[in-house]
Amino acid sequence: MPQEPPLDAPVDDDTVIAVRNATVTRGGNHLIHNLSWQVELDERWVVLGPNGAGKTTLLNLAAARLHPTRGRVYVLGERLGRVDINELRPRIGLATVALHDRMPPDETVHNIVLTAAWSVLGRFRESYDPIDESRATALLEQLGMGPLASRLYGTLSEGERKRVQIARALMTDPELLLLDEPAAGLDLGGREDLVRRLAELAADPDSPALVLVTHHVEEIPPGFSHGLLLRDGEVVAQGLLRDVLTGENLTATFGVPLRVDHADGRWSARAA
Ligand SMILES: Nc1ncnc2c1ncn2[C@@H]1O[C@H](COP(=O)(O)OP(=O)(O)OP(=O)(O)O)[C@@H](O)[C@H]1O
Repeated sequence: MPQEPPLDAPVDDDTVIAVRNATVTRGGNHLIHNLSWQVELDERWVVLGPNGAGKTTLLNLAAARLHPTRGRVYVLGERLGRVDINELRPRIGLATVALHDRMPPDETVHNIVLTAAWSVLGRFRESYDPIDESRATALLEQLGMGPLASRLYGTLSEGERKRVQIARALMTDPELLLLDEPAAGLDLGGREDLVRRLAELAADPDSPALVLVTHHVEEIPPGFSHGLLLRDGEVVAQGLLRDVLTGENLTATFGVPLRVDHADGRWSARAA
Protein backbone atom coordinates (compact mmCIF):
# COMPACT_ATOMS: atom_id res chain seq x y z
CA MET A 1 0.00 0.00 0.00
CA PRO A 2 1.43 3.44 -0.88
CA GLN A 3 1.80 5.65 2.15
CA GLU A 4 -0.77 8.41 2.44
CA PRO A 5 0.59 11.97 2.47
CA PRO A 6 -0.01 13.94 5.67
CA LEU A 7 -3.13 16.14 5.62
CA ASP A 8 -1.19 19.37 5.13
CA ALA A 9 1.51 18.08 2.73
CA PRO A 10 1.91 20.43 -0.26
CA VAL A 11 0.12 19.42 -3.43
CA ASP A 12 2.28 18.74 -6.47
CA ASP A 13 1.66 20.76 -9.68
CA ASP A 14 0.69 17.57 -11.53
CA THR A 15 -1.87 16.54 -8.94
CA VAL A 16 -5.35 17.39 -10.16
CA ILE A 17 -7.37 16.00 -7.24
CA ALA A 18 -6.08 15.24 -3.74
CA VAL A 19 -8.68 13.99 -1.29
CA ARG A 20 -7.14 13.45 2.13
CA ASN A 21 -8.97 11.56 4.84
CA ALA A 22 -12.24 13.12 3.74
CA THR A 23 -15.54 12.38 5.43
CA VAL A 24 -18.89 13.77 4.31
CA THR A 25 -21.67 13.45 6.87
CA ARG A 26 -25.39 14.17 6.40
CA GLY A 27 -28.09 13.48 8.98
CA GLY A 28 -25.65 11.50 11.12
CA ASN A 29 -24.67 9.20 8.21
CA HIS A 30 -21.28 9.04 6.54
CA LEU A 31 -21.78 9.40 2.79
CA ILE A 32 -18.08 8.88 2.41
CA HIS A 33 -15.78 8.00 5.27
CA ASN A 34 -12.09 8.79 5.78
CA LEU A 35 -11.42 8.53 2.06
CA SER A 36 -8.07 9.35 0.44
CA TRP A 37 -7.59 9.52 -3.31
CA GLN A 38 -5.22 11.24 -5.69
CA VAL A 39 -5.55 11.91 -9.43
CA GLU A 40 -2.62 13.06 -11.56
CA LEU A 41 -2.73 15.15 -14.72
CA ASP A 42 -2.31 12.36 -17.27
CA GLU A 43 -4.55 9.79 -15.57
CA ARG A 44 -7.97 8.57 -16.67
CA TRP A 45 -9.95 7.25 -13.69
CA VAL A 46 -13.08 5.17 -13.32
CA VAL A 47 -15.01 5.31 -10.06
CA LEU A 48 -17.08 2.16 -9.71
CA GLY A 49 -19.51 1.01 -7.06
CA PRO A 50 -23.11 -0.03 -6.34
CA ASN A 51 -26.02 2.35 -5.75
CA GLY A 52 -25.47 4.50 -2.69
CA ALA A 53 -21.72 3.79 -2.48
CA GLY A 54 -20.84 7.51 -2.42
CA LYS A 55 -19.68 7.94 -6.03
CA THR A 56 -21.68 11.11 -6.72
CA THR A 57 -20.67 12.53 -3.35
CA LEU A 58 -17.01 12.01 -4.23
CA LEU A 59 -17.54 13.53 -7.68
CA ASN A 60 -19.21 16.57 -6.11
CA LEU A 61 -16.15 17.06 -3.90
CA ALA A 62 -13.91 16.86 -6.99
CA ALA A 63 -16.21 19.32 -8.77
CA ALA A 64 -15.90 21.82 -5.88
CA ARG A 65 -19.65 21.57 -5.37
CA LEU A 66 -19.38 20.11 -1.89
CA HIS A 67 -17.01 20.54 1.05
CA PRO A 68 -15.86 17.67 3.23
CA THR A 69 -17.19 17.58 6.79
CA ARG A 70 -13.71 16.43 7.85
CA GLY A 71 -10.40 16.06 6.03
CA ARG A 72 -9.09 18.11 3.12
CA VAL A 73 -9.76 18.28 -0.59
CA TYR A 74 -7.48 19.99 -3.11
CA VAL A 75 -8.67 20.46 -6.68
CA LEU A 76 -6.29 21.84 -9.33
CA GLY A 77 -3.90 22.87 -6.58
CA GLU A 78 -6.54 24.83 -4.61
CA ARG A 79 -7.81 23.79 -1.22
CA LEU A 80 -11.60 23.71 -0.95
CA GLY A 81 -12.71 26.21 1.64
CA ARG A 82 -9.72 28.47 0.89
CA VAL A 83 -10.44 29.30 -2.75
CA ASP A 84 -13.02 31.38 -4.62
CA ILE A 85 -15.08 28.57 -6.15
CA ASN A 86 -16.30 30.92 -8.90
CA GLU A 87 -12.74 31.00 -10.18
CA LEU A 88 -12.17 27.29 -9.69
CA ARG A 89 -15.38 25.92 -11.24
CA PRO A 90 -14.77 27.08 -14.85
CA ARG A 91 -11.54 25.04 -14.73
CA ILE A 92 -13.61 21.89 -14.12
CA GLY A 93 -15.90 20.31 -16.73
CA LEU A 94 -18.84 18.42 -15.25
CA ALA A 95 -21.50 16.32 -16.99
CA THR A 96 -24.18 14.86 -14.73
CA VAL A 97 -27.79 13.77 -15.11
CA ALA A 98 -28.82 16.64 -12.79
CA LEU A 99 -27.22 19.23 -15.11
CA HIS A 100 -28.54 17.46 -18.16
CA ASP A 101 -32.12 17.81 -16.85
CA ARG A 102 -31.67 21.58 -16.35
CA MET A 103 -30.89 22.35 -19.99
CA PRO A 104 -33.58 24.45 -21.75
CA PRO A 105 -35.32 22.15 -24.28
CA ASP A 106 -36.04 25.05 -26.66
CA GLU A 107 -32.38 26.12 -27.00
CA THR A 108 -30.31 25.02 -30.00
CA VAL A 109 -27.64 22.37 -29.55
CA HIS A 110 -24.99 24.92 -30.61
CA ASN A 111 -26.14 27.39 -27.96
CA ILE A 112 -26.27 24.72 -25.24
CA VAL A 113 -22.54 24.22 -25.79
CA LEU A 114 -21.67 27.87 -26.47
CA THR A 115 -23.36 29.26 -23.33
CA ALA A 116 -20.99 27.24 -21.12
CA ALA A 117 -18.44 29.98 -21.93
CA TRP A 118 -20.48 32.27 -19.65
CA SER A 119 -21.63 29.49 -17.31
CA VAL A 120 -25.25 30.16 -18.27
CA LEU A 121 -27.90 27.79 -19.56
CA GLY A 122 -29.62 29.78 -22.30
CA ARG A 123 -28.58 32.48 -24.71
CA PHE A 124 -29.72 35.96 -23.68
CA ARG A 125 -27.68 39.13 -24.21
CA GLU A 126 -24.15 37.86 -23.68
CA SER A 127 -21.80 38.44 -26.56
CA TYR A 128 -19.54 35.65 -27.72
CA ASP A 129 -16.21 35.91 -29.46
CA PRO A 130 -15.91 34.21 -32.86
CA ILE A 131 -13.36 31.98 -31.15
CA ASP A 132 -16.08 30.72 -28.75
CA GLU A 133 -18.44 30.12 -31.67
CA SER A 134 -15.82 28.09 -33.52
CA ARG A 135 -14.84 26.16 -30.40
CA ALA A 136 -18.49 25.13 -29.84
CA THR A 137 -18.71 24.05 -33.49
CA ALA A 138 -15.46 22.06 -33.27
CA LEU A 139 -16.51 20.30 -30.04
CA LEU A 140 -19.87 19.32 -31.54
CA GLU A 141 -18.01 17.94 -34.56
CA GLN A 142 -15.64 16.02 -32.27
CA LEU A 143 -18.59 14.41 -30.46
CA GLY A 144 -20.33 13.59 -33.77
CA MET A 145 -23.05 16.20 -33.21
CA GLY A 146 -22.04 18.66 -35.96
CA PRO A 147 -24.99 17.83 -38.24
CA LEU A 148 -27.43 18.42 -35.36
CA ALA A 149 -25.98 21.77 -34.18
CA SER A 150 -29.07 23.77 -35.15
CA ARG A 151 -31.60 21.28 -33.72
CA LEU A 152 -33.45 22.12 -30.49
CA TYR A 153 -31.99 20.30 -27.50
CA GLY A 154 -35.44 19.00 -26.48
CA THR A 155 -35.74 17.06 -29.75
CA LEU A 156 -32.56 15.00 -29.22
CA SER A 157 -32.37 11.36 -28.22
CA GLU A 158 -30.87 10.44 -24.86
CA GLY A 159 -27.57 9.42 -26.45
CA GLU A 160 -27.35 12.63 -28.45
CA ARG A 161 -28.01 14.69 -25.30
CA LYS A 162 -25.22 12.93 -23.45
CA ARG A 163 -22.80 13.81 -26.23
CA VAL A 164 -23.94 17.45 -26.18
CA GLN A 165 -23.38 17.49 -22.41
CA ILE A 166 -19.82 16.30 -22.85
CA ALA A 167 -19.20 18.94 -25.53
CA ARG A 168 -20.61 21.57 -23.14
CA ALA A 169 -18.43 20.33 -20.29
CA LEU A 170 -15.37 20.71 -22.56
CA MET A 171 -16.30 24.23 -23.73
CA THR A 172 -14.23 26.09 -21.12
CA ASP A 173 -11.18 23.95 -21.96
CA PRO A 174 -11.18 22.48 -18.44
CA GLU A 175 -8.16 20.95 -16.76
CA LEU A 176 -10.37 18.25 -15.26
CA LEU A 177 -13.42 16.55 -16.79
CA LEU A 178 -15.87 14.71 -14.53
CA LEU A 179 -18.51 12.44 -16.07
CA ASP A 180 -21.23 11.00 -13.85
CA GLU A 181 -22.73 7.86 -15.44
CA PRO A 182 -22.47 9.15 -19.02
CA ALA A 183 -23.84 5.90 -20.49
CA ALA A 184 -26.81 5.51 -18.12
CA GLY A 185 -30.06 5.07 -20.02
CA LEU A 186 -28.42 4.51 -23.41
CA ASP A 187 -29.25 1.58 -25.65
CA LEU A 188 -26.46 -0.78 -26.70
CA GLY A 189 -25.62 1.15 -29.87
CA GLY A 190 -25.64 4.46 -28.00
CA ARG A 191 -23.43 3.05 -25.27
CA GLU A 192 -20.90 1.66 -27.72
CA ASP A 193 -20.81 4.94 -29.63
CA LEU A 194 -20.20 6.88 -26.42
CA VAL A 195 -17.55 4.43 -25.20
CA ARG A 196 -15.71 4.83 -28.52
CA ARG A 197 -15.78 8.64 -28.28
CA LEU A 198 -14.61 8.55 -24.66
CA ALA A 199 -11.79 6.22 -25.71
CA GLU A 200 -10.76 8.85 -28.29
CA LEU A 201 -10.84 11.51 -25.60
CA ALA A 202 -8.78 9.31 -23.27
CA ALA A 203 -6.18 8.74 -26.01
CA ASP A 204 -5.78 12.46 -26.79
CA PRO A 205 -2.77 13.87 -24.89
CA ASP A 206 -4.43 17.32 -24.97
CA SER A 207 -7.47 16.03 -23.06
CA PRO A 208 -7.94 17.06 -19.45
CA ALA A 209 -7.60 14.57 -16.60
CA LEU A 210 -10.71 12.37 -16.77
CA VAL A 211 -12.87 10.85 -14.04
CA LEU A 212 -15.81 8.69 -15.07
CA VAL A 213 -18.38 7.32 -12.61
CA THR A 214 -20.24 4.17 -13.53
CA HIS A 215 -21.94 1.03 -12.15
CA HIS A 216 -20.80 -1.15 -15.03
CA VAL A 217 -17.32 -2.33 -16.03
CA GLU A 218 -18.66 -2.76 -19.61
CA GLU A 219 -18.84 1.06 -19.82
CA ILE A 220 -15.12 1.57 -19.17
CA PRO A 221 -13.57 2.96 -22.37
CA PRO A 222 -10.24 1.56 -23.57
CA GLY A 223 -7.41 3.83 -22.46
CA PHE A 224 -8.76 4.45 -18.98
CA SER A 225 -5.87 3.78 -16.67
CA HIS A 226 -6.97 3.79 -13.04
CA GLY A 227 -9.90 2.61 -10.92
CA LEU A 228 -11.40 3.40 -7.54
CA LEU A 229 -13.86 0.86 -6.14
CA LEU A 230 -16.25 2.22 -3.53
CA ARG A 231 -18.65 0.54 -1.17
CA ASP A 232 -20.60 2.18 1.68
CA GLY A 233 -18.53 5.35 1.36
CA GLU A 234 -15.21 3.55 1.76
CA VAL A 235 -12.51 2.47 -0.68
CA VAL A 236 -12.43 -1.25 -1.49
CA ALA A 237 -9.45 -0.87 -3.84
CA GLN A 238 -7.75 1.79 -5.95
CA GLY A 239 -4.86 1.94 -8.39
CA LEU A 240 -4.13 0.71 -11.89
CA LEU A 241 -7.25 -0.81 -13.47
CA ARG A 242 -5.48 -4.09 -14.26
CA ASP A 243 -4.65 -4.50 -10.55
CA VAL A 244 -7.98 -3.25 -9.21
CA LEU A 245 -10.50 -4.94 -11.50
CA THR A 246 -10.32 -8.47 -10.13
CA GLY A 247 -13.17 -10.84 -9.36
CA GLU A 248 -12.27 -10.66 -5.70
CA ASN A 249 -12.39 -6.85 -5.57
CA LEU A 250 -15.61 -6.60 -7.57
CA THR A 251 -17.20 -9.26 -5.38
CA ALA A 252 -16.28 -7.22 -2.30
CA THR A 253 -17.57 -4.03 -3.96
CA PHE A 254 -20.93 -5.28 -5.20
CA GLY A 255 -21.58 -7.93 -2.54
CA VAL A 256 -22.26 -10.77 -5.02
CA PRO A 257 -19.78 -13.34 -6.34
CA LEU A 258 -18.45 -11.94 -9.63
CA ARG A 259 -15.83 -12.85 -12.18
CA VAL A 260 -14.18 -10.36 -14.52
CA ASP A 261 -12.94 -10.70 -18.07
CA HIS A 262 -10.71 -8.35 -20.06
CA ALA A 263 -10.36 -8.54 -23.85
CA ASP A 264 -9.43 -6.00 -26.54
CA GLY A 265 -9.25 -3.19 -24.00
CA ARG A 266 -12.80 -3.80 -22.73
CA TRP A 267 -13.97 -5.24 -19.44
CA SER A 268 -16.95 -7.43 -18.59
CA ALA A 269 -18.27 -8.96 -15.39
CA ARG A 270 -20.77 -11.69 -14.57
CA ALA A 271 -21.88 -13.87 -11.69
CA ALA A 272 -19.16 -16.33 -10.67
N1 LIG B 1 -28.27 15.04 1.62
C1 LIG B 1 -28.24 13.77 2.03
N2 LIG B 1 -28.67 13.42 3.25
C2 LIG B 1 -28.62 12.12 3.67
N3 LIG B 1 -28.16 11.11 2.90
C3 LIG B 1 -27.73 11.40 1.68
C4 LIG B 1 -27.74 12.75 1.17
N4 LIG B 1 -27.23 12.72 -0.08
C5 LIG B 1 -26.92 11.42 -0.35
N5 LIG B 1 -27.22 10.64 0.70
C6 LIG B 1 -27.00 9.19 0.81
O1 LIG B 1 -25.61 8.98 0.72
C7 LIG B 1 -25.32 7.75 0.07
C8 LIG B 1 -24.34 8.00 -1.06
O2 LIG B 1 -24.98 8.74 -2.07
P1 LIG B 1 -24.32 8.97 -3.51
O3 LIG B 1 -25.36 9.69 -4.34
O4 LIG B 1 -23.02 9.62 -3.35
O5 LIG B 1 -24.15 7.48 -4.00
P2 LIG B 1 -23.86 6.91 -5.47
O6 LIG B 1 -22.78 5.91 -5.31
O7 LIG B 1 -23.62 8.03 -6.42
O8 LIG B 1 -25.21 6.18 -5.78
P3 LIG B 1 -25.97 5.92 -7.19
O9 LIG B 1 -25.13 4.93 -7.92
O10 LIG B 1 -27.28 5.33 -6.77
O11 LIG B 1 -26.11 7.23 -7.91
C9 LIG B 1 -26.67 7.21 -0.39
O12 LIG B 1 -27.08 6.22 0.53
C10 LIG B 1 -27.59 8.41 -0.33
O13 LIG B 1 -28.92 8.03 -0.01
